[in-house]
Amino acid sequence: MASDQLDALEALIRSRRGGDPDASYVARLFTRGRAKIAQKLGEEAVETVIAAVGSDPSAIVPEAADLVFHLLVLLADAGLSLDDVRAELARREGLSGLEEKAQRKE
Ligand SMILES: N=c1c2ncn([C@@H]3O[C@H](COP(=O)(O)OP(=O)(O)OP(=O)(O)O)[C@@H](O)[C@H]3O)c2ncn1[C@@H]1O[C@H](COP(=O)(O)O)[C@@H](O)[C@H]1O
Repeated sequence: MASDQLDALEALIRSRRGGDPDASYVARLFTRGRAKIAQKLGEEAVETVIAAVGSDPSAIVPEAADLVFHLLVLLADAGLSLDDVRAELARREGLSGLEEKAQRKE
């Protein structure tokens, strides 16, 4: 998914805040609150894991889309953005996960 597509989806999700929960799934999620959004994210993560251990790799794709979508809703609900995540990933650039783990143990 192109970065601008994710940015557009993020903007659309934000625009649903305060919207009609009967007309918009995202507005309904915002109305239901952070814990419900987090629960949905967890469910989508589990569904992604189930698809991942199945025999058809292509089954991962729709679950991954649900997962990313619900993550964007969670970030928006928390007043955070994809740019916050990008900044954190940029901060980690060049630092191997193995190296970082070793530093934690020091
Ligand atoms: N990308 C998505 C997207 N991915 C998944 N979903 C919805 O996420 C829900 C997840 O499925 P579930 O069966 O788990 O949901 P549920 O039946 O409501 O589950 P419960 O909460 O009742 O347990 C489904 O209703 C999907 O349609 C999405 N809903 C919306 N979008 C995007 O968000 C935009 C705004 O959506 P609305 O706010 O609904 O206009 C859309 O134009 C899309 O671009």
